[in-house]
Parts: sequence; structure tokens; C-alpha cells
Amino acid sequence: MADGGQLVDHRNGREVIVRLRDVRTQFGDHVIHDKLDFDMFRGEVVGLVGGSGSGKSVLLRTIIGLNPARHGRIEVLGVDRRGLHGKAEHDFHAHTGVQFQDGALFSSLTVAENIMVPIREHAGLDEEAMRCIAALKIALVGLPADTGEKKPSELSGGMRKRASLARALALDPELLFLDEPTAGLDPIGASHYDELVRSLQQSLGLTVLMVTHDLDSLNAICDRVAVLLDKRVVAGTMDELLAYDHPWVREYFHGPRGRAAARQKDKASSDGK
Ligand SMILES: Nc1ncnc2c1ncn2[C@@H]1O[C@H](COP(=O)(O)OP(=O)(O)OP(=O)(O)O)[C@@H](O)[C@H]1O
Repeated sequence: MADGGQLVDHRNGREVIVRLRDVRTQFGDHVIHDKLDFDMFRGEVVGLVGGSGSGKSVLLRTIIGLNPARHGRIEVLGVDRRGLHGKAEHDFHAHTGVQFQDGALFSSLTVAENIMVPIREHAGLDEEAMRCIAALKIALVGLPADTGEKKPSELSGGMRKRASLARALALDPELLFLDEPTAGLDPIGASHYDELVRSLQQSLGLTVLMVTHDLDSLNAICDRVAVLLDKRVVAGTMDELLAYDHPWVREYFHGPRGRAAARQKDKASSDGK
């Protein structure tokens, strides 16, 4: 195994933007991650998969600093997470955007007001400028302009996901974390969301970590896949993981859903020729 939990070394001089070494997380006696290494390179989309309860959301929360690691080193954007407190931590959050599993929009606020929350907290702009930025982000994620005046409860599930993505992009982050963003969407809605993330990643130069159960998303937009296995990360391209011999990996990637997703990918690439 190469550095950072990689099956094959993909560094090739690329900038490591997230670097975890020997990380352990636990709740009481329940150890979730142990001796975990993980690297992410600038500009890539990494899908994070693993069995239910394997610790995907906890890993994401640990990287962004919402869950303290018991042991190990976590560097994000070249900064040691553990050394961040007060203003430095506050500034750090401006460089990262998060779309939580349930969207986590404030139900009493309109979509525009939701997007303005992080801007108000970090940028200190006047009301008019914040409204302009909110309108821009709403357009960026492909929502109609009048969505800004609506409450989250007035939106469809797919629109709420886009609204929550717009809020995650409010401060033009370098790093975007998405926790099961396509859960609950129908396959067409999910594939439109995937296309949106890919095009935003390319146009804005984002680095994206996406927790997912969705094999279609992995095939469609992820450059590499990180699998949580036995409390550690094993990361590689889809082809490298398909060749990796582990019971969970075999069942996940080579089971009926894995085969269907692979057929879909083959069809998409032959249609594109
Ligand atoms: N705040 C917490 N306190 C105690 N245990 C927790 C806490 N958060 C998560 N856990 C436990 O950590 C483990 C990993 O949880 P996590 O939510 O990361 O799993 P997951 O891989 O994202 O699962 P799923 O795919 O079902 O969403 C679970 O056993 C969960 O019960």
C-alpha cells in the first residue's frame, strides 16, 4: 500500500490538500477509525464509500473539525487541524463548504437567507451585496431565481439539495464536502446532481469529497474512490478497487448493483464515441 491509504501511488507531484496520518476516532470504547491514513489531491473528486456504520460521516466530520480525533495528524489545506482555534479556525472554515446529509437548511429562513448565513458570519458585507451573492449561487446550482424567496419546506427534495449546495458554495470554498448528496433522489435527479457537481468542480477548480452509497455517482464523477474497510481507508481508481481482493469490496463492486452500474458506464462511454 502506498502513502495515504493508496493502492497505487497517484501523487506524481500533485498537491496534497487533505492528509490524514495514523488517525484514531472513537466514542467511548467504540473505535470507529484506527491507524487510518488518507490523502486527497487538489482538484479531484473522491467518493467515500463503506458499509453502513463504517464511519464515513464521522470521517468527514473529523476532517472538517466537528469531531476531534483521539490520535493522529490531520492536515487540511496545509494546516494542522489540531492547532486551529478561535479566529484561525473561523478563517479556516471559509475555505471549506459542507453539504450535510439532511441538507441542514434553517427552516425558518428563506433559501437566500440560508445562503447569506455563512456570508454574514465570515465576509461582513452589506445586505445588498449578500443578496447579490445569494442570487448568484442560486443561479450557479441551476435553481430558478424566485427560489431565493422560498422557504425550504416549499421546495422539492432535489431543489433542497441544490439549495444546500448553494449554501455550501457561499464563500467560494476550495474544498467541498458532500454527505450522501443524492440519497433520496430518483435516478434522473441524482444523475443531474452528479453532472452539476462535476461541472462546478471543473469551472470552480474545487476539490470534492463525497460520501455516497451510489455506484452510479462513483462511476460518473469520481476520479478516485476511498473505501472504509476495517477502520481504515483503502483508496484507488475504480479499476484498482475492482481488482482489490476484500470480501466487502467484492460484494459491493461485483454484486448485481455494481455490475448494473458498470454496464451503465460502458453504455455511456460507447454512446459518447
Ligand atoms: N456522536 C456520536 N456519538 C456516539 N457514536 C457515534 C456518534 N456519531 C457516530 N457514531 C457512531 O459511529 C459509527 C459510524 O457512524 P457514521 O455515521 O460515520 O457511519 P456511516 O458509515 O456514515 O453510516 P451510514 O452509511 O449508515 O450513514 C456508528 O456506529 C455510529 O453509531
